[in-house]
Amino acid sequence: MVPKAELHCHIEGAVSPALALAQAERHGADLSEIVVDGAYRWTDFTAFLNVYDTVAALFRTRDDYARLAHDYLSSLAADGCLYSEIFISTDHAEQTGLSPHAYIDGLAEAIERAKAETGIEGRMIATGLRHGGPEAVERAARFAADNPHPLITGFGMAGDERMHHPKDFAPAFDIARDAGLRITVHAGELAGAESVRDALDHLRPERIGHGVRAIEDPALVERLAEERIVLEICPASNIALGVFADYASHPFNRLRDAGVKVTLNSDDPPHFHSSLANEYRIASDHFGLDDAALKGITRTAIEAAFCDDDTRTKLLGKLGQAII
Ligand SMILES: Nc1ncnc2[nH]cnc12
Ligand SMILES: [Zn+2]
Repeated sequence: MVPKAELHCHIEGAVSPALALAQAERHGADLSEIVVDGAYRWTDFTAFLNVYDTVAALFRTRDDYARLAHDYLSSLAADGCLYSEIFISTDHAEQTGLSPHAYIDGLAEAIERAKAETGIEGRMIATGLRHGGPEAVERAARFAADNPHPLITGFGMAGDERMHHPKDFAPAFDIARDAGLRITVHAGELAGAESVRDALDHLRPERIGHGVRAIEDPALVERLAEERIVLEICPASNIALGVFADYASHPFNRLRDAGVKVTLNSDDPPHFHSSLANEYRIASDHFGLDDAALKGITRTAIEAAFCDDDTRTKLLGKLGQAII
């Protein structure tokens, strides 16, 4: 089994339809419009975000999140994943009345328990929601800055990229960066190359969530390679959300061949009928990567991980020892 690593999965997006239904039953909620024949149903990105928020609203306690994250990390470890970063959203916790401290505590307990049981290392990336606007993202950044946690090592922004301009969020990212958090931001998914360029100029990330539409501008692709920006690519998500029509037109190989650092990630796996193992399979079946190349993708992810250098050295050692 090729060892794997993941830098981009939203914990609220990792809820399986079966778990969503179980939570709905506990809380007397009706999901018949959004879970159909055991699968999530949505039509476009806006509808996807609505389903995502509806499901997140069913997670209301520290233990709900501890169970969710433990299940997710255990399943990753069973698929040969050595390292996982999960995007977390204190906004989603607070919308259900859960204190952000209890939310983080539950997630941290899950990360520690999964590590003790399987060896998988986990970290959290505090995330603001772009469609919530600059003030909400700044609040999320300030919370992360004022409440340092050893397992929260990064700050990022997800949500609807078609709203607001990256420069509106520069103060939030400055707060996070000044607090020592490492920076990633979603860009180049729902919007094109200009959105990636503006995110680089105004938010100064080390990594970009998706970034795939950078392919629309060859000069930008060159810049990504030169500046060694790492792309958190989520192939199944991109196809499910219609960013590209099919894997044949997905730019994974064009970006990689241009020298851009690329990684493989599942984003919101059950929404896209995927998993990290499935993303590696897609890279093998559709992008032609052999096991050595897939191992190289894992190495890129570990090198770009928002973890301390001792952990990185340990992970690279494990990767190096793996026989594939
Ligand atoms: N693919 C995605 N793009 C932007 N925000 C998200 N939040 C969860 N999944 C997302
Ligand atoms: Zn994402």
